[in-house]
Amino acid sequence: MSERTIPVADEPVAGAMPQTDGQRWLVLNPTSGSADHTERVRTLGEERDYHIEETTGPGHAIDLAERAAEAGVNLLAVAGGDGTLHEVVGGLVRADALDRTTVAVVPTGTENIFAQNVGIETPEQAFDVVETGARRRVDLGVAGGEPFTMSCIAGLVANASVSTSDELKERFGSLAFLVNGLQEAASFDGLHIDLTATSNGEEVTWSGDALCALVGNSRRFVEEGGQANLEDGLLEVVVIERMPAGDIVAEAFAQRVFGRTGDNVFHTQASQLTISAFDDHDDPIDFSLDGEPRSHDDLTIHCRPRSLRVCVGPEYDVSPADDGD
Ligand SMILES: Nc1ncnc2c1ncn2[C@@H]1O[C@H](COP(=O)(O)OP(=O)(O)OP(=O)(O)O)[C@@H](O)[C@H]1O
Repeated sequence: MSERTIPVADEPVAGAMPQTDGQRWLVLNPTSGSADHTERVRTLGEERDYHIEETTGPGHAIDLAERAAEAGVNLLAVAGGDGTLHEVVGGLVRADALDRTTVAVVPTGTENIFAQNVGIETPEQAFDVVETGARRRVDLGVAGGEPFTMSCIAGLVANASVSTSDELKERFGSLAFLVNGLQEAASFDGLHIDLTATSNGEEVTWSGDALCALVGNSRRFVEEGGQANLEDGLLEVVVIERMPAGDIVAEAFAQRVFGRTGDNVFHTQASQLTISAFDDHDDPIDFSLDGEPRSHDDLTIHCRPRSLRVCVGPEYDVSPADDGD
């Protein structure tokens, strides 16, 4: 395998780094998305001299990422969706190899939210960007010791699908998934939670009955939603108070039309937070970590600032919400 020094387009912007890749590995989930990408992605990898490992089942990408780290790999491509990326990052953390590994996200999943957030649209572009694109260090969330790239969600949407029809997204913006979950809301008992967050050095708290608590690393949930600032060391934290179904639509509509956070929506940015079940008799809280189900009584979540090295596409914008558009 050849040693290549990679041009870094945005040196010396904070977060970029020159690096020698050494051997490149590709972890490929053949079942992600519509599962018709394997040949195409294999060819892209083989043409560029990648060592290719296919996953054989859930959790396998964790082991493969650990093996890659043990083999001294500095450039690890991952073909799959957000779930496969989640596993690969977990493996790198387990191997204590985050600092010496750059991850190239090859979008072949259903939603590929993290890939979109770092400006990668297609598998071909993902491989091209490894050769010629920029590399950044972006924030990583950690929930109960487990890293996440995209989001950690408790409550209603942890049970319902986070994906939503285009029409609902068009009408209600980032709260569309709640409108989508209304049928479930009727039977949903609510989340009885205490949330304590450290925001700007101050402690802020929220206690009560919530529909959901949303913690985004790469995702925002209020106003137009979309991508969060991935290099500010902060997590987006939103709690949506339990409210009657009609009010959820009204709230979502207010956000869409007025671009504001309403009375039923708590929003802050935090470097760390704790979410606990209200009293000891409550059932554990169901969470969705990058789409993977987890259950915890208490969960401490923090941001590991700029600790994940990733190849980014030309459209990557550190903080699109601050651009004024
Ligand atoms: N060979 C395999 N067979 C079955 N499941 C697998 C295999 N390899 C990985 N998996 C599992 O597939 C799950 C889904 O993968 P992933 O999230 O990457 O794709 P997706 O759901 O299509 O995309 P997205 O999460 O972006 O919507 C992961 O939880 C992973 O554990």
